[in-house]
Amino acid sequence: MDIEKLRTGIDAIDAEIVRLLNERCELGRQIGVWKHENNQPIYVPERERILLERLANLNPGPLDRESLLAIYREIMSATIKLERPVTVAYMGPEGTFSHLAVLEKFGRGVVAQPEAAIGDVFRAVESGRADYGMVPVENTTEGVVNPTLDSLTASNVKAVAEFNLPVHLFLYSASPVSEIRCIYSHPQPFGQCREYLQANLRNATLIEVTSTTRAIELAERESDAAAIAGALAREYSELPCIAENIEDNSRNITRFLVIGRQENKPSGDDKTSLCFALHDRAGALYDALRPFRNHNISMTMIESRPLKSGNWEYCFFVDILGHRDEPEIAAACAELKQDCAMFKVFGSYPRILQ
Ligand SMILES: O=C(O)C(=O)C[C@]1(C(=O)O)C=C[C@@H](O)C=C1
Repeated sequence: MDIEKLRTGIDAIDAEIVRLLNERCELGRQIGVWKHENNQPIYVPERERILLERLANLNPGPLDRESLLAIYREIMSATIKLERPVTVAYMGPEGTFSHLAVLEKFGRGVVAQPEAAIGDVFRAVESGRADYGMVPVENTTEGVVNPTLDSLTASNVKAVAEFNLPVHLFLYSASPVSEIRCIYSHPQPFGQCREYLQANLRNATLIEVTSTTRAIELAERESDAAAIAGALAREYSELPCIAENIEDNSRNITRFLVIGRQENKPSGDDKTSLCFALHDRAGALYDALRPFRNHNISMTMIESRPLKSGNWEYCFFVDILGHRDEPEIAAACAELKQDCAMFKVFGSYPRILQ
């Protein structure tokens, strides 16, 4: 085999790829001008979903599907950047899992804007200080993220996309595991590696702080301290990583919602997130869910939260398959709404490409 000849082949293809990427970018730039004139959003989740699905289906290999999708994530990110700088707020500081979710969902072409708390991410989007926000909704180990559910009910922003982030946890410390006396982290990661801590660091004191990035800062100051944080912490700290993937469940996933001010058009494979509160009576929830059954609609999530206003009154959060503009979904929602003390659709958005 002649390696020089193979590399000459790669050089020629790369030149062609760069030429085509620039041609694609020029079309994107023109789309940006059109969007500006017609007051349309830059980020179009339903178009991205249709485009990615088409590419995944026509991919003959040997390029694997995941790599193809990652490459296109960055291509579309660069296109968005050419159309107009887009800002995505997240609960900071830099290096948190929410930051990682922004980078993985939107690529490196957007401006990731750290905010102090989940409520601030909602306010940044509402006020226009950010175009979009990335907020965690639920984790496979720890369940729902209550501040997000509460903010969704109170705010008028829309759910415009969803994203699943596999959460891997790492132990960072200047000391070996046997010498660690105290560990800093956010409550969620602590909950996601209980078994590891019980087995390996039973005597260490666990100290909850506001973010995994803050945990790293504190652990840097004490020689017998450690922090539990995500992979991105490596980019922001000199502390060595002394144990990898310490999460109890290797399929530990956090589901995020992208919030924004736009309403998506159907992509053909969508989800709708909504919430409702019921007047208290026997069988109320059973009756409320009947329209979904009658219209043959699948429910992928149901959660309840106490309403702040009443005693033991609950607000239910539901995700269903389908777009709110589809006749069956619209009909089911209209029927459900009749029985509710409160009813709100957060938005319809494309399902994650499996
Ligand atoms: O089709 C558009 O609306 C574009 O802006 C182009 C493009 C792309 O690169 O393909 C970029 C951003 C959108 O989120 C969707 C698609």
